[in-house]
Amino acid sequence: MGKMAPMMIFADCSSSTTAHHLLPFGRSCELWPSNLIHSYRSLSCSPLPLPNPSPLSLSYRSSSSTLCSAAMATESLAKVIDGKAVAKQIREEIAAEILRMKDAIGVVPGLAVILVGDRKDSATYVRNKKKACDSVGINSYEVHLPEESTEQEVLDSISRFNDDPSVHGILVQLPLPLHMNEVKILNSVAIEKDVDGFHPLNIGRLAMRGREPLFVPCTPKGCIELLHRYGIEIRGKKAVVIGRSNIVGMPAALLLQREDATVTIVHSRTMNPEDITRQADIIISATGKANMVRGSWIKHGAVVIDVGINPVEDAKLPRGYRLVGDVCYEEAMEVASAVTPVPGGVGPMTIAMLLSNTLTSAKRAHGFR
Ligand SMILES: NC(=O)C1=CN([C@@H]2O[C@H](COP(=O)(O)OP(=O)(O)OC[C@H]3O[C@@H](n4cnc5c(N)ncnc54)[C@H](OP(=O)(O)O)[C@@H]3O)[C@@H](O)[C@H]2O)C=CC1
Ligand SMILES: Nc1nc(=O)c2c([nH]1)NC[C@@H]1CN(c3ccc(C(=O)N[C@@H](CCC(=O)O)C(=O)O)cc3)C=[N+]21
Repeated sequence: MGKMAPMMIFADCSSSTTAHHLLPFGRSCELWPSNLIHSYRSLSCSPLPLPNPSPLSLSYRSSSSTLCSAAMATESLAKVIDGKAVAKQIREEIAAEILRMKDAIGVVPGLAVILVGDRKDSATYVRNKKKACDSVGINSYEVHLPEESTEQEVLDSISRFNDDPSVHGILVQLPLPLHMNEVKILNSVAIEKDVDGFHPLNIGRLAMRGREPLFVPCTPKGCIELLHRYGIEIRGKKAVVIGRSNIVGMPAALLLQREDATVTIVHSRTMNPEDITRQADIIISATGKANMVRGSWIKHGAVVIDVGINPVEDAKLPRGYRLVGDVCYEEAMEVASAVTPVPGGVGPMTIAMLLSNTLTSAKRAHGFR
């Protein structure tokens, strides 16, 4: 996160006449501070997801917005891919495995999280990770360092966790303060504890045929897991990944390729992104641009995985904003065959995959199968 091309896009997909500058995330600010919340008219095109009564069933969902004219014309056709429900099921599977390991060898997995600074969004993510660890029986350890800490202090914390046998996974919450060298810090995490999958050795192995990374980055892994659990075939399909960041877009493209999709990557310098995206059977979008992907970008029947988490202004809510994805949800529901909502799609899967990687790491460390 953090980079952004200077551009105008529409925070509201129901109208192209209300353009707003979308601002990048700040580095040391309140989340979501008012200057970072994209203006969003009350004519919202993205209703909150409805609860899905049957965890892994493919639910049909009709548009609840009466204001999005495109959505009013026809009943929504797409299935909602319920990441929240799938993540819950995965947590239950992980909890059972952790009990089995504890009973057999007396080992409980441990996850260490290092948080530097006072970004509210980071603090929320870290809190959610701790809650998720508690829910499955993973021991969690947290180090919270002040914004003005030195790089060496972060490296020292990592080093302590590298040497601690009760810690099987280490996560350095990103973004780090600007004065720190992210590359150096991420490289210092022991590869066998790199549950984020961000170490260059893990990424390198992910990119190479015939090599296996010890860990796959959680968000892309969660996207693929959703496709698998919904029985969506990847092999031979045309996939377009929008975004090429180290933590989402690039590893998502590598994973899709490993799954035998034919992959195209769209980024901020791509010409005609709309035409390229419209070729895709599977779209994974991770740009951080609210509602950028319109219905017209999506081929009829395509599957849409929306990774974006973008705060937009919503005066009706007490906190003054809500979260939307990169994809205009209601328009996507009209043309796609399946769509992930935001929130409740990829986000909960990211955390479930972190727990899964931590369990894998503990099993590997103790030779437990
Ligand atoms: N659900 C989850 O679990 C997670 C969600 N996220 C969310 O996913 C989004 C992306 O995060 P992250 O990958 O870290 O973001 P980055 O800012 O690191 O990367 C964004 C990518 O999108 C590309 N991009 C930006 N604008 C456009 C555009 N107009 N057209 C095409 N491509 C564009 C950029 O291209 P270029 O390379 O040319 O600059 C870049 O590759 C954010 O909303 C973030 O909050 C992130 C992590 C986990
Ligand atoms: N080292 C590191 N690893 C990460 O994996 C990492 C990171 N740093 N920095 C920030 C991004 C972002 N990220 C999210 C995780 C969960 C949700 C999530 O659970 N979202 C909920 C909504 C949460 C809410 O309502 O605020 C949802 O989409 O339903 C979102 C985003 C992990 N990241």
